[in-house]
Amino acid sequence: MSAVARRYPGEAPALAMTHLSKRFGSSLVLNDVTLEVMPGEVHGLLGQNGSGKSTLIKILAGFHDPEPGAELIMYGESVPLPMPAGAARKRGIAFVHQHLGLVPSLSVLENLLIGAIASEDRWRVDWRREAARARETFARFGLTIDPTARIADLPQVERALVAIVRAFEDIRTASSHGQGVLILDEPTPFLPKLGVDKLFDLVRTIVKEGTAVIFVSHDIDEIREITDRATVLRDGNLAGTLTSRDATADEFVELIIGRRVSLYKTAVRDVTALSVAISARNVTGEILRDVSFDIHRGEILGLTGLIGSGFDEMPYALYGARPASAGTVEILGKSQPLSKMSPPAALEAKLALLPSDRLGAAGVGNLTIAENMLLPVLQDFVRWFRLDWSRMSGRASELGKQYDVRPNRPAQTLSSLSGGNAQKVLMAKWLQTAPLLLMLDEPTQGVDVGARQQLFAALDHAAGKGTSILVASTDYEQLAQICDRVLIFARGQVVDVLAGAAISKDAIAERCLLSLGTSAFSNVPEVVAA
Ligand SMILES: Nc1ncnc2c1ncn2[C@@H]1O[C@H](COP(=O)(O)OP(=O)(O)OP(=O)(O)O)[C@@H](O)[C@H]1O
Repeated sequence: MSAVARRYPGEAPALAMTHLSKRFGSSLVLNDVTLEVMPGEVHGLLGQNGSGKSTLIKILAGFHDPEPGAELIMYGESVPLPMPAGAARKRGIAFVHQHLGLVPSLSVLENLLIGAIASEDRWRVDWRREAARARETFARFGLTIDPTARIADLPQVERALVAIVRAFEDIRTASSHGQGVLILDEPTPFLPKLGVDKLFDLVRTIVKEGTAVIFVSHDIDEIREITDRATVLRDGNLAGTLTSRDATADEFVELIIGRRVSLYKTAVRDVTALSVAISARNVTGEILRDVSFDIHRGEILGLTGLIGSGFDEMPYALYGARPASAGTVEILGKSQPLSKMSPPAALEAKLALLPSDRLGAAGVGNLTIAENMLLPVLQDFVRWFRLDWSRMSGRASELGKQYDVRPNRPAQTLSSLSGGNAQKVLMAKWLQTAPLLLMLDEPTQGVDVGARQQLFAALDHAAGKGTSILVASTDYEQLAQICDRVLIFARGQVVDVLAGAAISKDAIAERCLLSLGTSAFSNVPEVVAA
């Protein structure tokens, strides 16, 4: 018997789904899956990209109909499937997706009330009373968020907290006993460690009231920290359910992938002996202030810091995608003012950028996988003034196999792929061009543990062939796995550098936290080569 079941002897599950199957055309993406979550439990949901997690959640939301035979029981009561529109909310099932679903231009309070106003025909709102009530609600969770603040002005952590509190309040509206299920679908990407801690504190408070939480994530450390048990899906099948505190990270990885994998680790090397490929000098932008550093040929350089420290502005400034008010970039010895840099000029100089916004800035959702993948090399596929689709499809299929894109169907649109698989396509798109500098913003967010190792190996391979790689990320573990050096940013400046064997997840986390009290060093010797 699991720890949770023992904690609640004789209690009915908050949610029990059985015989859950789902077919899209000829592919069976969920096959007779069972999921059981107890009241007061935080239950993880894991699986490789495309394993069926989102499909399961969309069935709970009433967005997809399951195959006949599926059963759902909540707190001992049978719930008819498919779930009609709006039924999930009434049953006390609430969702927080990665994009949080908040309206940035509205206040916290307006965002809290938006659902109620839309669904309850509320014409008159006593804003002052509602603001006082919102303050009380936040205080109950130990939060001091101003209800009149605009969402756009809040730090990312507080936005996530607002979205979670709002979802939980929806559950309390549906059931005064807090009986319900809160589904958090990858809510932590881009949050610094401190933010994740705050979010986890909130989750622990919520489950104390008896609500169950389903927590979807690719981060095994987070799953082990916050969940009681975790269910793993593999290729649409139930791979197993683990008691989180008893399972090791390796056991999780093995259940997710179906075999043992070793985590990729770039060999420790002294990159300062390599020639300098690119130099950023005195870069100043919205947050960045007078930042200078060099990237060596074939170096993998990490940029990190707490949210708002400016590290993630750098790739866009160097690429000319966001204006820099001052600074230059020196490419193979040729200097260019950043004020004149533009994406076409960057491409011409063999600089490539993979933004974090996959279906917005990075890829075109309604174009095919093949078109997205081959965009930078389309001229190679022109024959008699026309694109040779069959060769394009063949090449895209080869790349798809190499990067393990699932499903590997070049004619399918990019938007039909799961988030992680879309990222594999976009990574393949740039790596095949062997750029001088490849800049990546949060490259593995949403990418599963197996595919991550493949992408890391691909980056390492590209670096070995001379491509310099800049990775802006708050995923310290990933930086520790692949980087030769890591620059730590605070208040728009580089305040610390880690290199070689000194780089570890804990060392980066510690330096980022320490950076809060450090003043910037303007001339760190490891940053700017002598
Ligand atoms: N509307 C759809 N039409 C056709 N196939 C779909 C549709 N939605 C999902 N799929 C397919 O179903 C499978 C499961 O996808 P799902 O999005 O549930 O995976 P996931 O585990 O959430 O992945 P990720 O971790 O990348 O978000 C994938 O092969 C996906 O391509």
